[in-house]
Order: sequence, then structure tokens, then C-alpha cells
Amino acid sequence: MFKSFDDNQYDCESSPHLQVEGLSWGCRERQVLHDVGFTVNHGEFVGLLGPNGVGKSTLLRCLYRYLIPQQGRIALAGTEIGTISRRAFARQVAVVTQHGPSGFSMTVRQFLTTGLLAHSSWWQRLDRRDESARVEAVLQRVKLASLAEHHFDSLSGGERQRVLIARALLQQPRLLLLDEPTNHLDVRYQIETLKLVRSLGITVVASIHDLNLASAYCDRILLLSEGALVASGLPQQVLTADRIRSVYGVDARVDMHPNGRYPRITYDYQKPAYALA
Ligand SMILES: Nc1ncnc2c1ncn2[C@@H]1O[C@H](COP(=O)(O)OP(=O)(O)OP(=O)(O)O)[C@@H](O)[C@H]1O
Repeated sequence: MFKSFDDNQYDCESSPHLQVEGLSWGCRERQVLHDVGFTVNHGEFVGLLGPNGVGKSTLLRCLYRYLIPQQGRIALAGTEIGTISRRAFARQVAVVTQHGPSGFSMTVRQFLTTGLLAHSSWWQRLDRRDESARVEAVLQRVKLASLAEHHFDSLSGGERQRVLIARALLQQPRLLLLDEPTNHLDVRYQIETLKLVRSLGITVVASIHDLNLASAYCDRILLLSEGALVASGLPQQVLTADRIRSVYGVDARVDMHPNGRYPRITYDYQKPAYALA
């Protein structure tokens, strides 16, 4: 049985950070997730992979409680997430979604300050100087200081993505859920973003389309196909040529990256994609 949640009794040692059992979700027209189960350990960086439309965002939405599973259970450090108060959940879990918010007439600095709300309350805001020091530090960390006074809505897709990640960092979460964090980013910022996320030392679950980036940065990979989890393990266990062919329908050569640390995927661009089973 999952125990009841208390911020002060956050038990890092005895339970996995995230535990998903028999998770299914669908709507009238379609069953999207089927009996998905996995665990994520404290401090692990787990990549959620799979072709378009297999249910990666849907799974993340269940993890951050935007969707309620039809079946199955999700536990955060041993506690069923449905029983955790909104405030305690916001202190533990930060989310960056694919599209992010829009319609904000706020500057980047003002928008980032809202990321501190999880750690303050209406009767006790953080000290103003402390707030601006934290915002300043994160602006420097994600190299956005020059955009601090720009309006959030005027930013490019990539700049916006970096602001959303910066805001999530200000929440100081223990678990970070990222839906395609490298979307819109040029190759340098793709690398910098994943490096930054990795360097945080917190638990991360991120949906990623680029198999090479996932291979380089993730401790473990969960591979979804048609709403089911078809593989889970180290990048070298999951990212095999056979599996890439059967799940994505493309031919790829998989060898070790020249640095000898993780698999490298080279696609055969000339061959047509296979029909998927
Ligand atoms: N609320 C919903 N109502 C109906 N169908 C939905 C809903 N949410 C998701 N779906 C469907 O579920 C499927 C999976 O969607 P999801 O966004 O989770 O896929 P994904 O793996 O994240 O895809 P992508 O890589 O393209 O972002 C899609 O076919 C989508 O249309």
C-alpha cells in the first residue's frame, strides 16, 4: 500500500521516486495508454521515447495530474499522487509542457518570479531581494539575462522554451517532467539544455525525439510504441537497430559513439521507411 504523503517525511531511501503500475488512459474514440508500468529512481534522468502519437505527452500528463488514469496507480516517493495536496505537489514536481502558456503581458523577469510561488504563500512571500537574486541567478544560468525585460509573448520558440525551463528550475523541484524540452532549440541549446538538466542531480523524466541526444544524456530509456511500454533499460539495451526498425520503421546502424560511452545511431536516409506492423 502507498503511504500518506507528508512534505516533512519525504522518504528518499525506501521507495523509488516514481512508481507507475498498470497505467491505462483513453477517451471515447481511442485507448491511448495500455497497462504501462515502470519505476524511476531518485536522481535518475529517464528519457521517454517513441514515435509521434504513441502517448508520451499523455503519460507525462498523467504523471503531473493533468489527466486521471482510467486504471493503474502512480506514486511519488511511495505516496499515491492523487492524495498529495496541490501545494505539496507543486513543491516537489515541476513541469515544462510542449506548448507552454501564452497571452502573458509579462516580462521574462516577471514571469520567472511566478516560479517562486510554490515556495511562498499569500501571507508569507519571499524577501524581495532574495526573490530577485534567485531570478537573476537562473537568468544567468540559462543565458537569458539579455532578455529579462522582454515580453514573454514576444520571444522566439527557442527562447520561450529556455524561459519555461528556467521557471521550472526556480521551483526547485525534486522531480522535473519535461515534454520535448529540446523542441525549437538549435543544436547548441539542445546540448546545453540537456547538460543543464543533467547537472541538477534531481530526478528527470523527459520525452525526447532525438535518439542520439537521449542516448548521450539519459541514464535510462523508456520506449513506447502504440501506447505500450516495449522496452526499458540503459540506452545500449534499448536503442538497438532491430528495435529502431520495429518501432520507428527506419533502418539505422547502431555503434558506439567515438567517445566510447553511449550508442550512436546513424540513419540510412536513402532507404524508405517500413510499414509498421
Ligand atoms: N484529450 C484527448 N482526447 C482525445 N485524444 C487524445 C487526447 N489526448 C491525446 N489524445 C490522442 O492520443 C494520442 C497520443 O497523443 P500524445 O500527445 O500523448 O502523443 P505523443 O507520443 O506525445 O506524440 P508527439 O510525439 O507527436 O508529441 C494521439 O493520437 C492523440 O490524438
